[in-house]
Amino acid sequence: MTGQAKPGFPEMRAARRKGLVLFFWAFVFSIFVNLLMLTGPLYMLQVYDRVLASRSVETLVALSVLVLGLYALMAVLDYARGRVMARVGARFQSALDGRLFEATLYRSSDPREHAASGAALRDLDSVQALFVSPVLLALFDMPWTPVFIAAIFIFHPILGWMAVAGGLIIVVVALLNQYLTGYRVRKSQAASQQAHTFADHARAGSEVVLSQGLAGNMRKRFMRLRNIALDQTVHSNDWTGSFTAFTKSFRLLLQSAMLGAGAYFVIQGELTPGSMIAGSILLGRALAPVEQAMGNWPILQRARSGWQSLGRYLQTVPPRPKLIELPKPEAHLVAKAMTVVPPGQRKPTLRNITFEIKPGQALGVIGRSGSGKSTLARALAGYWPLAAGEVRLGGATLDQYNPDRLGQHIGYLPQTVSLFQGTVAENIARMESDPSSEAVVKAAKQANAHDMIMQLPKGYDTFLDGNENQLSGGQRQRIALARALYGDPVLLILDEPNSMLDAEGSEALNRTVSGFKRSGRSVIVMTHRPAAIAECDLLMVVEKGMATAFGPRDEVMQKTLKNVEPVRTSLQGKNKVAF
Ligand SMILES: Nc1ncnc2c1ncn2[C@@H]1O[C@H](COP(=O)(O)OP(=O)(O)OP(=O)(O)O)[C@@H](O)[C@H]1O
Repeated sequence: MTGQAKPGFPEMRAARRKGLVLFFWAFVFSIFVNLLMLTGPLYMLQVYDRVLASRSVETLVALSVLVLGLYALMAVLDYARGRVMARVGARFQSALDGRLFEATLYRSSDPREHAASGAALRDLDSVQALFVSPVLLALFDMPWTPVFIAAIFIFHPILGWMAVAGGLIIVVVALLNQYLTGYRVRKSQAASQQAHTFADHARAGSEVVLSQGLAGNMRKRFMRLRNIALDQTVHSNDWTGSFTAFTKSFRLLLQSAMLGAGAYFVIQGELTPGSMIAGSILLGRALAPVEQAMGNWPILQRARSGWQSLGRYLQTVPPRPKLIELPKPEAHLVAKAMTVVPPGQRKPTLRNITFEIKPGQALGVIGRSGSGKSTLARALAGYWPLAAGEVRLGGATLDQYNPDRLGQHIGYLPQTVSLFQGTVAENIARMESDPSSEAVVKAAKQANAHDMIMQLPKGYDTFLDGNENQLSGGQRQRIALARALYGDPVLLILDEPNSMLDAEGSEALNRTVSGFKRSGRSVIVMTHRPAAIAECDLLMVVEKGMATAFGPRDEVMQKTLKNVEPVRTSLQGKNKVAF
């Protein structure tokens, strides 16, 4: 985590500071690498002006051995600074990885945010990629460009001015490149992001895509998005490629021009041959970082736009504050004037709901499709925030609990079950990596899932690969129920818990609910099926997001149901009628 830094850019800067010491060393190594760059020109100078003049083989050998050593040292330092920068990048990324993952999780409660979350993870990668790319090292080398040019001035002012003019032309070309390609890179990124999201959705819905003949149309739509991205990438690469080719040839031309001009000054007696060659090499060294930075410009652009959007993204999801650990609460739930607006929406889908459940009680919530039952379940489980009102469990409001701890106190079985990559045991144990076998089996037995799990190829150690078709709907629902029961929660929220269960599973569920009540804990069941409320003492009827009745189950049924008699008989477990 990134300490106390404010969300967004400050915490990203704090993450960057984690690599500051390493950054410093990379800078120091760069100073020596650049000083050692002078080895070549100085060698030339000595060979041409001293060795050739004196015809001394000993001097040549001594100089050559020295140069060999200096080049070896330069190679080691250059390698070292590359390694150091890779670690700067790794520190930056690992400082933000966990925080960003958590932020994407919190934002994913609004389905429209899925694409933004995927993009944020890629943005972090693109910033990290900058650290390992040669661009930053080239930027470290750039301050030496004027030093090398100054050295050329010492040889001859006209050669110096030639270098300055050449350098300026290369810089102007680099800026032009940035101006012409920046917009295309951004457009290509946005289109490729859209294509990724589209492909994710298509894969998730592959059952429908493949069985209902959508594949061809989906493919066309995907290709359209990809082609926009490709088009922009090809265009920006064309621009960058042409600028890179121009810069490279221009630099070679400039070096030859320097040599030509140098030869002229040698003839005029204003320059030694050694200085002529050394000047040309120095020019190459001076302009190499500019050329390298330009060749890798798209990396810098992606990192820059990644940094901006990542900062804005993190700003919207501040890190969760550290909260005092509250003790395990009593199973006493009080909801006062609860109003819930789904994330990303404006209109409440649940309004002014007030009720109370005491330890040992079970509440059934019934209502038509779309009346707000699942909304109530999500808000009570702490997944969707309240827009108004409050919910207290054991005297404390839900947001006073640390979210992970609250999850341990509340067992929640959502209507749509999600299981994750891991073993059945890990899934039941809420993805703990070394769960207690005893607790896992206990939860599975309570959920009437134990025997079913023993039938799986490797029992509790069967690996679920995230493929929804690996288990049947009923098997998934039972494993998810075991997960809800894991760790002895005090409150159980079950949204349509027997929608996939057979009669036997449904009866077992009622036994679980009754055992829960006996141990002084409470249960809330959202359902369409009378069998699911057989153990409920209280009943709430929800219509268009409002509670139209609440009280003892039989009283409420008597008052509100038209088909009260058939419902009463189906309470015994036969799913004959719906409410
Ligand atoms: N993620 C969401 N974003 C926006 N609106 C939503 C979202 N989920 C549900 N709604 C809306 O909230 C209202 C209540 O939906 P909810 O799922 O709570 O009903 P329900 O009673 O559980 O229905 P069902 O019995 O069909 O499961 C509906 O009008 C629905 O369109």
